[in-house]
Amino acid sequence: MSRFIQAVLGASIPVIPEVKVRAADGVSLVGERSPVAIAAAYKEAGAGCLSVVTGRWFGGDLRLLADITARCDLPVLQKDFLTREAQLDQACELGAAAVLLTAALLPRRVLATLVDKALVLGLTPFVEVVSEAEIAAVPHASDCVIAVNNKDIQVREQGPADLSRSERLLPAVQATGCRVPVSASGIDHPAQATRLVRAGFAAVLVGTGLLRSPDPATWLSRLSGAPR
Ligand SMILES: O=P(O)(O)OC[C@@H](O)[C@@H](O)c1c[nH]c2ccccc12
Repeated sequence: MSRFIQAVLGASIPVIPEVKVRAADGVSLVGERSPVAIAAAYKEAGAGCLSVVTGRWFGGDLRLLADITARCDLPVLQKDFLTREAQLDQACELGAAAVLLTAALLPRRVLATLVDKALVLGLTPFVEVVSEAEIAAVPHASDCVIAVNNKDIQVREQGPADLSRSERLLPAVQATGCRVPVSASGIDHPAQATRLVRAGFAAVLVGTGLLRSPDPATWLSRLSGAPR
């Protein structure tokens, strides 16, 4: 089992917290805080791994990834719209443990090539999906994280989240043999996260909800008892 999958399944809290500099609408999510300090606080609160957004829409870049992997020893998922094999080599060099592959952006053959390449490099493919057809196109599903995105990337994540999409698609994700179904985006309250974990998700990926919370450690602790 990969280091990233082990970290998700073994963490004391079923949350992958995300460091994202700003929301898709341009509003800062980190304010005066240092992203490295935010990552350290998530570790302290029990996170087993992290997501780091390097996409420019969200104020990120590769330096942010390098800074966090150099100063925090949790396995890190690089979130960006990766489309080329060279970007996976770069993710590896910068210390990522997993890479986002967005099914909606990648023709089936390209997705298969990138999943293969990631696995060869020892990176865990974190494949984001929004439909049953996309789930069916994920190769080597048992070695991947499959994440249902509750928002739509076509509108740059600016539309409302539909958490019922996660619940509706979970059986199809489980049927692939994937051991790590994740629900991502638009999870703003611990009660929503608990509900998704109770429904059968191995973890939820939370960016904005935690970054905007005045007390992220308490947000996370309200979930630590959620049975998986
Ligand atoms: O901030 P939220 O609503 O909790 O969402 C986190 C994450 O899912 C979102 O940032 C995201 C989903 N897909 C992406 C692709 C690239 C960058 C970022 C993302």
